[in-house]
Amino acid sequence: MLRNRALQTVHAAAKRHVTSQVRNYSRRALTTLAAFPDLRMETMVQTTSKHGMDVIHDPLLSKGTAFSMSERERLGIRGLVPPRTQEMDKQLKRIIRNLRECKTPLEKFIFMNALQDRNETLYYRLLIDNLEELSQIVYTPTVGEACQRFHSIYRRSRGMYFSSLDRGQMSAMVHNWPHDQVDVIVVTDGSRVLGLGDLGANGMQIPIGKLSLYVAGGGIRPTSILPVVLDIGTNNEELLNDPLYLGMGHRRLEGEEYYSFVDEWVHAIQSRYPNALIQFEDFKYPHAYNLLHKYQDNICCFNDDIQSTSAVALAGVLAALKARGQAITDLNEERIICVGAGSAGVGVCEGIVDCMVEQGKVTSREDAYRRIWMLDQHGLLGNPHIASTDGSKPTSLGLGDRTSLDERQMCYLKKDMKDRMTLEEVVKSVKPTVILGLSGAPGVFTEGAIRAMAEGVEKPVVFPLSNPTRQSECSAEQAFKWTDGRAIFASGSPFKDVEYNGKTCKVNQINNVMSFPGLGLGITVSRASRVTSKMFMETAITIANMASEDQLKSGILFPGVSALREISKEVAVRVCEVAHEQGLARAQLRQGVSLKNIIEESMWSPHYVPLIRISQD
Ligand SMILES: O=C([O-])CC(=O)C(=O)O
Ligand SMILES: [Mg+2]
Repeated sequence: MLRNRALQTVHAAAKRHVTSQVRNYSRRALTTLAAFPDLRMETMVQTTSKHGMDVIHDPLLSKGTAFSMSERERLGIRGLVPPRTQEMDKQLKRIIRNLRECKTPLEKFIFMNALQDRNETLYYRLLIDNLEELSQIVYTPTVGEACQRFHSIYRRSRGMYFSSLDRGQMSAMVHNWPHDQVDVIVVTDGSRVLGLGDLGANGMQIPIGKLSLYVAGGGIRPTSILPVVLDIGTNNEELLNDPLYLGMGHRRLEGEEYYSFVDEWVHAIQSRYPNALIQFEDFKYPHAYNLLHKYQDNICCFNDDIQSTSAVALAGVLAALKARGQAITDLNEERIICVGAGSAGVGVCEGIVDCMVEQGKVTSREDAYRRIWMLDQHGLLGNPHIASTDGSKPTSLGLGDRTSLDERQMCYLKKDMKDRMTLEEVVKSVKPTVILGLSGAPGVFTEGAIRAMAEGVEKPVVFPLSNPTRQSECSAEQAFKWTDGRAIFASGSPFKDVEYNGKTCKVNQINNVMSFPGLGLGITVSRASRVTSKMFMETAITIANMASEDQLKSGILFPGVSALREISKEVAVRVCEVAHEQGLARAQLRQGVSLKNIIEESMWSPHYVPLIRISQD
């Protein structure tokens, strides 16, 4: 009886707070709850209308073997789980032991996936406590293999799919998603998954992986994320011919059909979640750019491959200047080669140009473009009217034909150099100080090119940034060997540090994961209405300033993925500040509370909180 009364009071208190799953007790509820010995000291409680097996099988509610006795009673699950209550630390021991028994990264991926489907609290605790190791499983590089094999390893649905069958239905479909509060949506059309090309609907693992890191690294709530695939078809013959493929079995829609499909989705999702941040992910060039330009001034969205990759690559270059003992404001003195003229390549170079312009040491944007030499799969974007001196044919980097350049790529065209020069020729002629790889073409940084570069600069900055690991333009070992251990090295996917001539050469990871969780947190907390290029530039500078002098001296450009929550906090604070400075923030600042405190308080972290059952009405 007393219990029932207490439950009713909690129910009433809980109903007053409609937005969050985890609710603070009201004073009245707290007083009444003194009747529950196990809840007396608690400040948080999670409510649910579910009971019995429905609680055990809901990964957002389930605690597996950790339900307390009184919870078992309250929720009608007594007898439905083994009798001994096992705290989270014991569960973690069991889980880690089982994880270690998985033989391959893909097996680990499937194991982690299954854990996420059973118990998200435990999944995120495990992920956060082992970020360095497990981000390589649920995210890059293993997530790439998981995408390639998605249709064979498929177990249980997560996220939402919008396909060509759904045209005209999307604004109704968005209401099928079970959560009213969504803060971050990651959407892909699977057309350029990492450096692996068109993987169609199999690309779903990418939004899922990115969002896992939003939660683990940025403290976004697991209930407030939404992974989405826009299944517009695929041009991947292997998938089209595979009877087990789960996506639409037609070729990609293009042109007007494509853009109106995406537009219907954007309007539908906005009609239900007008304040959510939308992250466009792994859209191929030029759709990636076209969509960004279409929507960035109208809704709260950004493109991760263009803008976050750019912010982190810029952070890496700026930190490399510091590591060389130069000022970060001397970016204009660098000679930069970028191999890759797709969304990531052009995005990274745009970020560098923006920064040079902002630093004020170039005379114009064109002046900044002159310091960057861009190559696509055929070689240098040069002048086709300059005849080849040796009469030789241009060497292809092996990625098919170059289609005509668009205006963004044209900015980098070098009128005084012959078109399609090979990387090695360009290196010899330009004497670069920085080389960036965003080509998705493994091995494109050849020994000849890197050795030639190392002749002209004491500390060459070598950043092969394509993902996953096997798409990398060169390996860490090659980079250090070919530069006599002098390179400042960063890759998109993780490599191990390299021992060279008795010295440990440090490997950094430049991956957009350093940026997007913090950016998303900052946007969510400030409730910014737009994502701006200033936010990305400030993100880059914040990350570039995170390593200590000692770390920089030893070749470490910024703290690694294990420090992601710390990095995200710093980035989020700066993004919030910029949102307020630019008049885009819709959340009020709280007097007397620092932004850092607000950010810290708002970060979700995985702990079991007491579960209370409320009736549905
Ligand atoms: O997912 C990653 O590791 C980085 C990224 O966005 C990409 O390579 O497309
Ligand atoms: Mg991507």
